[in-house]
Amino acid sequence: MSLSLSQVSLSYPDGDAGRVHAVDQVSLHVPAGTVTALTGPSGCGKSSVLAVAGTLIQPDSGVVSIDGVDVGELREAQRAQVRRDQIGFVFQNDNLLPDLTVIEQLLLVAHLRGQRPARHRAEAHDLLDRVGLGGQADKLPRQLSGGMRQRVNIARALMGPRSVLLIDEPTSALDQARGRDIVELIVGLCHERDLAALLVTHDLATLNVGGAGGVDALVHMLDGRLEQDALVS
Ligand SMILES: Nc1ncnc2c1ncn2[C@@H]1O[C@H](COP(=O)(O)OP(=O)(O)OP(=O)(O)O)[C@@H](O)[C@H]1O
Repeated sequence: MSLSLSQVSLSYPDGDAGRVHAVDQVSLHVPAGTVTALTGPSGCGKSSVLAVAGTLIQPDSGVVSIDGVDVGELREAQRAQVRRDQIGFVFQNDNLLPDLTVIEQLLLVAHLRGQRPARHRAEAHDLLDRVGLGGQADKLPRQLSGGMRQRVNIARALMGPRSVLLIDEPTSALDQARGRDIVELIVGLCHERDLAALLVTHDLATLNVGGAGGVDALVHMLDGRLEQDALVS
């Protein structure tokens, strides 16, 4: 259970004839049960790496492997299944549905997978307990603070068996103490559940690299390239 990118490149059309090379020969290995943080200046390609790792965009070249499977070799329907069943996404904005309660936000994931939500109620409650929202299951998003909404977002991303977690700027709307708590929560969950996680952030102060509750590895990106290949042992 791991996430690997090998020599991945991605460009976008740019004007009449040009292309912008957003990701340039990036190789990155994130073993199960570890969190790698990816940082770098705005526009260096971090979100593009996440989009490729999440099979949302096909790279121009290179290989993306999830649990050892080269997802570029799969048909689109199979890739959609990998996205739905194996990858959890946490974005900067929580994207919670305003009229659903906290528990319903989580159960919706089971429903979208064609499963019976009632069967997943215990799992959803366990996850809410784990993210510190045990008493909030029947609240609506507008009744929660920003930090609590981000915790719902994280719990929702972990519904069902997951092997990869992709996280984009999870702390940008939070103060530093709450941001650190959120990173510590993500790291704890990934260690416990053997998830391979890639976390994009500008917020170095929240990462506590290699420390207790901190991320396991940190890689820096500049102009589409990693400053060194991120191979975490
Ligand atoms: N859909 C797109 N079409 C054209 N160019 C794009 C597209 N998405 C991103 N880019 C360009 O690709 C490069 C990398 O963008 P990307 O969003 O991946 O960087 P980033 O490091 O995540 O930036 P930020 O921290 O501001 O979110 C930038 O030059 C950006 O303008």
